Amino acid sequence: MTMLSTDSGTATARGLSVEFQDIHHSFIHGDRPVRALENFNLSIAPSEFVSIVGPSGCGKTTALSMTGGLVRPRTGSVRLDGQEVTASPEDVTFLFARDALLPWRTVRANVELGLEVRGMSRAERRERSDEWLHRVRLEEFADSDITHLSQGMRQRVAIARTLAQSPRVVLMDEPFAALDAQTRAIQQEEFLRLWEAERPTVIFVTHDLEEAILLSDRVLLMASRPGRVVADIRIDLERPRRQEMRISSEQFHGYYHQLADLLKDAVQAAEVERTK
Ligand SMILES: Nc1ncnc2c1ncn2[C@@H]1O[C@H](COP(=O)(O)OP(=O)(O)OP(=O)(O)O)[C@@H](O)[C@H]1O
Repeated sequence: MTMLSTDSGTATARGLSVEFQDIHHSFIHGDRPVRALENFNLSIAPSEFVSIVGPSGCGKTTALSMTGGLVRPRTGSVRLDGQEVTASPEDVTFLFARDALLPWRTVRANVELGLEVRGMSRAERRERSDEWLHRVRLEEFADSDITHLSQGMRQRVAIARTLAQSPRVVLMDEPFAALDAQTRAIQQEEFLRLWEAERPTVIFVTHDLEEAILLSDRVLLMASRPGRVVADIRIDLERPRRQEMRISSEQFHGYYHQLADLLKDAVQAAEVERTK
């Protein structure tokens, strides 16, 4: 496939476009259907960083899982660069809150896992893992046991494992939720720096509005039952983004208040719906 150039022209952007078209999806819960997504339409441009926020149960993870081919929509389609997703696409990787590292493997062997699954040669794997361990500042720990690392270091291993596969779409489900506030802030900035170097398309699910604003080009707000997009807000803060923007940027505060009001409405509506 052709490589795409970035807006800034500073890096090779490798992201694919993601298109959700007329998706309706329900799960059977007990003996009745739960409408997880209804009339769900969304276009994400190549190399865009898009966050999805919304009340619990509104369908964020379902949308993410469909992009990774883990859930097949009952009607409608998800397309990556125009190609319908029917199985787990090679170009797509996941990153979750729980890092899902294998405790019996060393740090390096965890970073190489996805490359091994793809059949990359030992020498190439080694080269790639050296590079990524360096990029996440863990080269000294290459031969360490996973169990000896802090939670923040473990998540850096997971990030290296994810990005070492040169994904063109990265699907992230609350990836920093298990970290303490300080480590989380550091990792947000570090992840942005790594993302800016290669610019895969990112779909990022979070409950944290500030995190969504700080990282994203767009923040989508979903409402529940049925799960649908109710707001799509473009975040025009300059890049590179810095943590100080949370405090110093009036524009940041504006986005925050706008989204917080909308989210409050969506959460209240979800609660009313749940008590029906
Ligand atoms: N495998 C499943 N079987 C039955 N119902 C499911 C299944 N997966 C999701 N659901 C239901 O579909 C709806 C959407 O779930 P989903 O996990 O996508 O929401 P979410 O927005 O990611 O929630 P949270 O923020 O709590 O993680 C919820 O009502 C959930 O209970």
